[in-house]
Amino acid sequence: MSASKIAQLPIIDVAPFLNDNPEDAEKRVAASAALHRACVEYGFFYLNLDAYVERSEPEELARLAKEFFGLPQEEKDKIALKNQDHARGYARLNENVTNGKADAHEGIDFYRPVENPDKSKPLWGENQWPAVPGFKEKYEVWVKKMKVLGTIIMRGMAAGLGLTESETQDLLNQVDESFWVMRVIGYPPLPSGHDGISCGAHKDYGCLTFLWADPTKSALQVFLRQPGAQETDSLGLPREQGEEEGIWINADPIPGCVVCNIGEMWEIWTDGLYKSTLHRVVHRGSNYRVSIPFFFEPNFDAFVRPLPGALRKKALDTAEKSKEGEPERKSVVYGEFLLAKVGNNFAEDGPRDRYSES
Ligand SMILES: O=C(O)CCC(=O)C(=O)O
Ligand SMILES: [Fe+2]
Repeated sequence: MSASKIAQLPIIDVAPFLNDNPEDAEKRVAASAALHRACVEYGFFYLNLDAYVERSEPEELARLAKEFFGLPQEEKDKIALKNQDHARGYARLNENVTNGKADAHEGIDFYRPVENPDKSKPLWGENQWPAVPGFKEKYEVWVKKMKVLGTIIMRGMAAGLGLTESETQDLLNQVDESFWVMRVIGYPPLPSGHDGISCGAHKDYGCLTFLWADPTKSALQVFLRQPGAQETDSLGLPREQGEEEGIWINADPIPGCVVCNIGEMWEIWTDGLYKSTLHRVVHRGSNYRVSIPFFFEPNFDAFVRPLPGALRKKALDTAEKSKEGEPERKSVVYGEFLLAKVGNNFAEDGPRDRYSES
């Protein structure tokens, strides 16, 4: 298979999902089928949000982010992770680690607020907002919109899998109090001699990631599995993808779109029919890049298990009829899975690896 098999990930318009007009029914079916194909083939796609949000909205968020990242270090450290539960707050440049290597970015993490916060418990503290005027208000509007978008896309994916209404409801019940995460990331230009890997190769561990990024090109890269593809890298970077064969492609920002990728929970729900895909950030530009990933995750107490409807679809798609009903993937309680992933960051010092294999 040639490396040029795909020039760009598919673009799926959310417009038909925003209403239930009968005249849009056909478009909804087509968009759901496109979601299914994109999840089977790439685990990554673009969502066109022009019918849902004004382009100026995330641009304003990026402006606010730059205002914060431009503050003196001691100002930024006022909302440091260690003031809270070591998960919510600001991480300095190189504080996060992926694959044992420091990530060349700084960022602020926010999580779903919890009842009865207790910062002595992992993940159970309070969010820390920058003192930049308008920051909290504008980002809270974005969180609300991304949560609604999460449900919309989950519904579309359920349709793409051919789930029954009660199976769809069962799935939606697992995300209706999403333990979401929002990250605001700043990537400074790197000194010469740096390999450019600003965020090492990883899979997202949750459900759906909606990534808005500023127009910087050639930064986000996605690993496409292609058996037989030898050329794994044109930049002379290490083979971060282990033994798999494939190619790294750029997922450059497209105006009006977010990049969406599926996390490991979707691997469980579909028993591996959908695969969460490796990605990384290689920022070699001379500008300060900002990205804002929103992670739409299952409820903290969701019991995530292979969905009967997805097993049906898998058997159909893979002609493995004989295997129907025998899931290969283990079920997890999402909150337990998450704690195992990030719980080791619940320490005063030491590396903060959010994508470690648990
Ligand atoms: O900044 C980006 O483009 C991607 C960030 C990312 O993959 C993550 O935070 O999980
Ligand atoms: Fe990621």
